[in-house]
Amino acid sequence: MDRIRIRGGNALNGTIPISGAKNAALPLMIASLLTDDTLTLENVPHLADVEQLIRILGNHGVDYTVSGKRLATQASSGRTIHFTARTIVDTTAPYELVSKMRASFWVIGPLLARCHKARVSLPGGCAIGTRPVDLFIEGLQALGATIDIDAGYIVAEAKGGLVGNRYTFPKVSVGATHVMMMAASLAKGQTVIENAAREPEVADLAACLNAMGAKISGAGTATITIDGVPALSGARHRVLPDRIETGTYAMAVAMTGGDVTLEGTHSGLLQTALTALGDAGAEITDTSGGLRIVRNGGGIRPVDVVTDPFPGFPTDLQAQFMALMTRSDGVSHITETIFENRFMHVQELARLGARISLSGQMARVEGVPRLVGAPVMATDLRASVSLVIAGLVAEGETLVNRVYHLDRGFERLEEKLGACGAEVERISG
Ligand SMILES: CC(=O)N[C@H]1[C@@H](OP(=O)(O)OP(=O)(O)OC[C@H]2O[C@@H](n3ccc(=O)[nH]c3=O)[C@H](O)[C@@H]2O)O[C@H](CO)[C@@H](O)[C@@H]1O
Ligand SMILES: C=C(OP(=O)(O)O)C(=O)O
Repeated sequence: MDRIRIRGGNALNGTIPISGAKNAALPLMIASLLTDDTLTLENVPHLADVEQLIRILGNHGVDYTVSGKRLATQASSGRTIHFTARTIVDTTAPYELVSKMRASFWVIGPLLARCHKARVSLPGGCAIGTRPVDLFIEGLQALGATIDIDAGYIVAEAKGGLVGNRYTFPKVSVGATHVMMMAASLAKGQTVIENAAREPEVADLAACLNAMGAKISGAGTATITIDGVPALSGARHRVLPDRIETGTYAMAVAMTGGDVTLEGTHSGLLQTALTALGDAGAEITDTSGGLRIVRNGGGIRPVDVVTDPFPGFPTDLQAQFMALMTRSDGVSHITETIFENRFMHVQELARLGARISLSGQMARVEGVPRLVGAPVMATDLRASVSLVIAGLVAEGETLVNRVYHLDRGFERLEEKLGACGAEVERISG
């Protein structure tokens, strides 16, 4: 099992190319199930989750070819992948595949819309909460699907096809919003989704679906209207930049000090998190080359944050921000409102000398003058990278175990940080 070794103490200076967003690439790839034509996606990141989804889609009959070559320093040259689902050969998504990745459950939307039936295993993924699928079930039922649960599978059917309807989510869900948009695109008549997720990845999926011939308006707001069409065609779409990768490296620079330009991204994707980072002492500016993060001298100020659906502070940056706050000049409070078990990094940060106490969904972080390197364990994707951020300033050596979590969502992390002066290396095996 690979590990990451970090020797802390170096400031970060230089340029980091930001990859295409994992959380946009996954639903976009799934949208290829909606058409028998070719969907070409540009700027697809090279990540374990993307490779896993390629296998899952292959099981349903999606062929793919890869073109385009990445240059080490160019974010703009991510992979271009052509996905073609000429025929759907299997409407079952088996446990062995779906249990490895939560987002793979989302195939239920396109399969139901195109084939009028789907049998999809209940999902797995990061153990950050119970993560039920009740909203998917309710939403698809509102479009006329009948849904049963059988031996760990959701069995969905829509004889005669899905029919548009008005549906209000009782709670904001990114995945359920993606699924409803894809399903309703091929439903008969109009669907209106209220209390929809407003994440940029939702708007990116809608833009791609519209390029495929869908009629979606309002994506990126809480009300999305979808006028169903009989069929979708192929399209070419570029995956938007990864705002979580952006925020992660921005926090790393705020932690170590230095001057780094995050190439190919911009502040509009994560305003709330950048405001918090600015309050903590980083200078953030949009430049023609990307987003520039500077912290030269001065301490890290304590800042309280509460995670919330977009445009709030993203839960996917909570662990990284906590790592930053471990070195602040005071006490900060970090409240997690999205996932009930997303504090697994607390115990690991403590190994490095962090002082954090938990009370329900709130962490109290008392900044300490120094962290000291130690062996730590990655428990989930974003928790893993919070340990890397802490390791960048810890004295001596930090060894992060179980980096397969990290490989789900961070492309060439050691290379990107290394190019800016960090001492980070992967130990294989
Ligand atoms: C691949 C991807 O894009 N993953 C992101 C997506 O996950 P994902 O789409 O799984 O997250 P959701 O937005 O659905 O989850 C938000 C909350 O709703 C709850 N819920 C969700 C569905 C449901 O049927 N019932 C229910 O109760 C969840 O348990 C959670 O408490 O959005 C999360 C919230 O921004 C991010 O942390 C993940 O990185
Ligand atoms: C939680 C995440 O992903 P997933 O929803 O795929 O588990 C994440 O990207 O931080």
